Formats: sequence, C-alpha cells, structure tokens
Amino acid sequence: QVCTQVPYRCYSTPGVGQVQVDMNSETGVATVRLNRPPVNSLNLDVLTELGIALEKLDADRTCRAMVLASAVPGIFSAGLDILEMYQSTPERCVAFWRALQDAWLGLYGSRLVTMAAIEGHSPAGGCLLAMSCDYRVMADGKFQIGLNETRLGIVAPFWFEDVMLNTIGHRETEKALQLGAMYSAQQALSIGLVDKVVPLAEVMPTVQGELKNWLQIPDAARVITKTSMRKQVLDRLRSQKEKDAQFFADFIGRDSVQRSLGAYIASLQKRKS
Ligand SMILES: CCCCC/C=C\C/C=C\C/C=C/C(=O)SCCNC(=O)CCNC(=O)[C@H](O)C(C)(C)COP(=O)(O)OP(=O)(O)OC[C@H]1O[C@@H](n2cnc3c(N)ncnc32)[C@H](O)[C@@H]1OP(=O)(O)O
Repeated sequence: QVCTQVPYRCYSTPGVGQVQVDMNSETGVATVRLNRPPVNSLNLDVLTELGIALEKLDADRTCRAMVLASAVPGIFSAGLDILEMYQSTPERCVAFWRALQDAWLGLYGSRLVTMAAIEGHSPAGGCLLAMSCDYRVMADGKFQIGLNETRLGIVAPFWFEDVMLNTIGHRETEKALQLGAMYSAQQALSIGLVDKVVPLAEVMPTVQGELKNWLQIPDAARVITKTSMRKQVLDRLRSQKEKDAQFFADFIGRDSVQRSLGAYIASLQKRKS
C-alpha cells in the first residue's frame, strides 16, 4: 500500500488519480506511477495530469529524483491513446498534442534525476517517456519496447526522433524508425535503448540501487551538464510548439491516416478474438 506512512506524501488521491505520485521526503525520491488500466494509454487527461505532476515535482526543492513506473501489471505504457487520434476533431487533436508536448518538455527538461522502471510493454509514446528519462531498467522476458509508429501508418514526430537519436545513435534510429521496430529487453539492451535488464521482481530494487550512484553527484553540476546535453533538442520543439501541434492535427486528419488508424485498431481487437 502506498502513501500511508510518514515520510511519504501523495500528490494524487490513491485509487483515483491516473498519475499517482508518492514523494518520499526522507530520500528526496518521488515515484510517479501511470495508472490507467488496461494499458496506460496516454489520453488528454493523463498527459495533463502527468505534466502537472512533473511541474510540481520540479518546483519541490525537497525532491531530487523521480522514478517513472506503472501501477498496471504487465504494461509500462501502450503509448498515445489511439482513440485520441481516430475520428477526433482538429480542436481536440491540438489540445491533446499540446498536453503531450508539455508533459514531454517537463520530463526531458526535468532538473531531477529521472529513471524509468519498465515493468511491461512500452511501445511508441511509452518508449518516448522511457527514453526521456536519464536511465532505464527493463524487465527481462516477453515485454517489448520501441517506436512502432510506421506500423500504424503514422510517423514519429521530429522530437521523438531526436530523443531516439540521442539515445541509440543515427544508424540504429534510422532502422528502428523506418521499420517501426519493437525490441525485446535483451535486444533493447544490445542497442543501448535500455541501460539494464533484470528479472521483473528486481526492476525496482535495481532502480533504487542505481539512484544511489546518481544522487552522490552534486545536483548543480549534474543539472548544468544535463541541461547542456538536452537543450538543443528541447529548444527545437519549444521554438515551434504551435506549428507542431497544428501540423499534427492536419496530418492525423488526413483520410489515408484515418484509414490506417482504423485498420490498426481493428487489428488490435482481432488479436483478442
Ligand atoms: C511527418 C509527419 C509527422 C507528424 C506527426 C504525426 C503523427 C504522429 C503522431 C503520434 C505518434 C504516436 C505515438 C503513439 O504512441 S501511437 C500508439 C502506439 N501504440 C501501440 O501500437 C500499442 C498497441 N497496443 C498493443 O500492442 C497491446 O495493447 C499491448 C500494449 C502490447 C498490450 O497487450 P495486451 O494483450 O496486454 O492488451 P490488449 O491488446 O488486449 O489491449 C487492451 C485494450 O486496450 C486497447 N489499446 C491498446 N493499446 C492502445 C492504445 N495505444 N490506445 C488506445 N487503446 C489501446 C486495446 O485495443 C484493447 O481494447 P479493447 O476495447 O479491445 O479491450
């Protein structure tokens, strides 16, 4: 049970919030859990909640680190909620995209040490969230991670691409994005998409252990270094947020894209029958 004892502080109501934040003020480490069953798909509400949670943690001077995880077994996040992109309105698409931009700017630009505890599948937007952290630990086994957008007939936006480039380099990104490749944890480890692979039960303890190393570094020096490494990519989106949101709404509204998304949704449903 979370949030029942001192020194834990909750920023969300347990069992209600779709983004649960437990702040341990003794260690300075917050755990942020996505909680939108069945697959933590990222809709407008979740992204807005996530953006707000990240902003609050960044402003909390007692907080030094954040672990991004899931409250839903078997899933880190299934990525963007496809239903936000299918048969939606241009206005809703723009609002949805702005919420994604803000959540991502908050995560990639966070002053905190950020670690992803990947205890389940992590396609597309889920992979973006994981890649945007400073360090990734993934559970071994059947779970997969990657930017699979082309398989849906859509295209990973330039800032998804930038983050992947910064994580695994040009050649691997080129293959990964064109193929919409999904990787097992071991494959992801071999190309540097994740930093460590351990059995499921050891993901959280491994993250906690790794955090100790990162928290030994003085915050100011680490933050200046992180900012210097990430500024260019952050500024590229910051300088064209509205254009990017409009471009997304136009692109997603195309008939051909809507047909592809419709077919993909049908294929997801067919898998189950
Ligand atoms: C140059 C121009 C560039 C401009 C930019 C324009 C466009 C790009 C835009 C956006 C980038 C997109 C990013 C994304 O994140 S797209 C989302 C991609 N995600 C996926 O493909 C994941 C699909 N899901 C799965 O593969 C599986 O569900 C799973 C995650 C492996 C889990 O499998 P499991 O067997 O555990 O669950 P189910 O498959 O039974 O799913 C349960 C339930 O959830 C529904 N669902 C799954 N994923 C999503 C999702 N992402 N969004 C909405 N709904 C989802 C699934 O259909 C089931 O629903 P049901 O009603 O049948 O119970």
